[in-house]
Amino acid sequence: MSDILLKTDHLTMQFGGVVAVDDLNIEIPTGKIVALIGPNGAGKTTAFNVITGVYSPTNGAVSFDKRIIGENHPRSKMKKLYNGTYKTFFEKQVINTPDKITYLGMARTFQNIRLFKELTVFENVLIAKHCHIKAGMLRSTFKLNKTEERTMHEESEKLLETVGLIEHRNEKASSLPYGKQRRLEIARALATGPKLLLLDEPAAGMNPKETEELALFIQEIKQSFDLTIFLIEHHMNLVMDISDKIYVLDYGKTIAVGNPKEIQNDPAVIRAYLGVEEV
Ligand SMILES: Nc1ncnc2c1ncn2[C@@H]1O[C@H](COP(=O)(O)OP(=O)(O)OP(=O)(O)O)[C@@H](O)[C@H]1O
Repeated sequence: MSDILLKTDHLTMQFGGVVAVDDLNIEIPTGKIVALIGPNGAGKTTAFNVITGVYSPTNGAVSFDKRIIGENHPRSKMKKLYNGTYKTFFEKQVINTPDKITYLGMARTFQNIRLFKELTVFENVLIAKHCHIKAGMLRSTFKLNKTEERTMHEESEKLLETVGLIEHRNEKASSLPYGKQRRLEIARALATGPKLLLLDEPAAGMNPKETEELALFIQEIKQSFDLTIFLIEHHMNLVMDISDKIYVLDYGKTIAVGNPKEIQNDPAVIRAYLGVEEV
């Protein structure tokens, strides 16, 4: 059996009266592609935001690569009163920032493309690499020497070659066709050297041909970069084609877990997610 790279335990995120993510328990095995699907407002992006440290959970924990990267438990409020055997457990509360989590090996893309549109394709990747290295230097003012700069340039070129964008190296990011801008965004995430790549609606706004190319691309980078992939997506063909495992959310709750075939035939999914009789 594969190792579990990412795990959430009773993960909950509440905004006032809205429980956006309600007791989420997921396990993402190393080397697999796992999808998170559900209707609009089901809590998918909020789940990504809690996992990547944008929000601290209202309750529950996130473990990545066998360490807890985010944890909160209402019981921790009792720690001053609690003097029993498991005192340390009640004192445990871990909060990590998104840049620290990226440094640990988790990178993500966003629903809306976030590129430096006026900079070139190459500069976009180089900056992602720089930010990543700086985050590891813990606020140091240390500057890179010439050899390190050169290595970083070479690695950025190689990355652009691998993702098929090298011929656009010197073009402005904004001049790329939409599908390639998405690809560049993924390349920026890859520049941080992740083990786990989270993709938030990577096919949003793509036509069927671009979506098909994206499906191949995701499988290719998974192999080339030895990745585990966790993605949110509304394009069902893409999800069913490439996922090993699928979680389905509705109103924050997990209503189904399984492989594509199981999910397509799950009555709760058909009812809640699609609202029709067949997928
Ligand atoms: N920062 C916030 N403050 C208050 N409510 C929020 C916040 N972020 C999300 N929500 C609410 O949480 C619920 C889940 O939203 P979320 O964006 O996670 O859903 P989603 O499944 O990603 O939807 P979509 O598929 O439309 O992107 C919604 O009711 C949303 O209005």
